[in-house]
Amino acid sequence: MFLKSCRLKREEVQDFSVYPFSIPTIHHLDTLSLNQTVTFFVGENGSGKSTLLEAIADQIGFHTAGGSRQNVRAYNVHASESHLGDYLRLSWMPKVTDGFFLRAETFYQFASHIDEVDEDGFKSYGGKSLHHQSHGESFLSLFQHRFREKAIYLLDEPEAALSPAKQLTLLRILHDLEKEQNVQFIIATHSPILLGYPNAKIYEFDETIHEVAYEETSHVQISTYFLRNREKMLEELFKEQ
Ligand SMILES: Nc1ncnc2c1ncn2[C@@H]1O[C@H](COP(=O)(O)OP(=O)(O)OP(=O)(O)O)[C@@H](O)[C@H]1O
Repeated sequence: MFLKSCRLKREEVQDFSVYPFSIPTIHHLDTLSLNQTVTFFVGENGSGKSTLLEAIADQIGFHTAGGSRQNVRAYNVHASESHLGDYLRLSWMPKVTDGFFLRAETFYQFASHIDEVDEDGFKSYGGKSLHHQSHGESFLSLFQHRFREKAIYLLDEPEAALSPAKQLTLLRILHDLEKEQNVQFIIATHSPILLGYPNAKIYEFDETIHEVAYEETSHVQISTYFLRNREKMLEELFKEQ
């Protein structure tokens, strides 16, 4: 792995009551250790996972709407401003600049940009325009053909387009890339399947950001309970007040 930690330069923050410092997890953030090849960010909607991932992407130099360093300023989707990025310090050993920031919500615009600039028959994307592949196929093409070693990948909800079977395929891709010990992933996810990747560090975002075991995540607990007790859970959920 390459990125060892990220630290919020708290001493430079003027006002913790304004966004993004007002988000509880960011408010309490100090130094986050990233000492595993695969790190997951998990937590409720709105808990700050994308905000932090985007800020890290910004500091690495990736387009904050998604892409790599080559795509910075190269395509014209509105890149969200990462106010937080300016307040993060990343510690590297060694520093890498290759990689990719996958953002499900702006992937369509990224695909259009690749259509415009492609010169090698979409070699890095399975030989076909990303627009001529289904949403899930285009994600997998990117993972299978563009992801390489000596790089850092930030993935924001990669499961958004993937069937459970294809999420398993992604686990296999992570495993194959990890074998060389020369790659790093930070992944924000809601998927109990992806979270199951072995030896990953899982950070849960609630009031603070803290490490949890796989079985302790509410994502795994709720999914497991639902699958085992579907009728009982639905009955409880739909009960008249
Ligand atoms: N530009 C903005 N101005 C003010 N608040 C914002 C802005 N963008 C996001 N927020 C708020 O910041 C909080 C964190 O959002 P973020 O997208 O990081 O959450 P998340 O954990 O990634 O959620 P999800 O799991 O739904 O993707 C949310 O409460 C959101 O409403």
